[in-house]
Amino acid sequence: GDELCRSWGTRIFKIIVIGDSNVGKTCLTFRFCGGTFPGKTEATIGVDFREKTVEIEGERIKVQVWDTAGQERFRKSMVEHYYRNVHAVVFVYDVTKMSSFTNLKTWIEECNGHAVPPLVPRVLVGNKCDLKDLIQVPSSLALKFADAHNMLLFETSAKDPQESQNVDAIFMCLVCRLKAQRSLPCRDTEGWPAQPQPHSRRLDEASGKGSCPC
Ligand SMILES: Nc1nc2c(ncn2[C@@H]2O[C@H](COP(=O)(O)OP(=O)(O)OP(=O)(O)O)[C@@H](O)[C@H]2O)c(=O)[nH]1
Ligand SMILES: [Mg+2]
Repeated sequence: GDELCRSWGTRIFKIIVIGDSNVGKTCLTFRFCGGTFPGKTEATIGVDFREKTVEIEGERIKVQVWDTAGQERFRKSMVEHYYRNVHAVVFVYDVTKMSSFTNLKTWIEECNGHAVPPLVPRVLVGNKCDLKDLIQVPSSLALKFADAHNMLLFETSAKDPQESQNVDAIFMCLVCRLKAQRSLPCRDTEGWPAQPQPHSRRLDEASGKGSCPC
């Protein structure tokens, strides 16, 4: 809350995870925040919050991950909350399901419809790469789409433990970009001035890929 924010000065980055139902959003956020693959998941209703505190260049940052519902009936009352004050957006599709890839267009439209500022970074994630024999979405197609929408592409698996570093990289890449991009004030502290950030870089430097370790 507000008090903790002030006393620790920990910045909070709000990252939302968006995409069709069943693509693995809950599993990916579990993998990043808890380090494991959940044995069993239910369809997400509304939103589940997970968080992880990371340290980058000596600064502690709280990454607040919003695991959203893919099913329309479980998300409609929540959509406004998803996009409010969002710092970064992760779009997920399932590499074994072409419709989850073609539907990305709709998810991007929804995001654009909520006036998410252009400076808010977006990444594309193809999940379930462990199911090698079932792949329907070729990397070349996904890459083309990502390029056209100015997003980085990650192809990974929430299930395969050997891919866990790649899952971490999705979020860490965003955190690095956000950290470099601007001095974000505490999300829920209105009027609290941004603290001077000794490591923060200028905007023009941050926009280059060079500021991102991945
Ligand atoms: N093989 C494989 N299965 C996965 C992977 N990630 C998720 N799954 C499975 O896919 C199913 C759906 O995963 P969820 O994470 O619940 O999907 P979701 O996107 O959160 O779905 P909604 O909450 O309905 O929007 C579950 O049966 C998972 O076990 C993966 O990387 N590989
Ligand atoms: Mg879910």
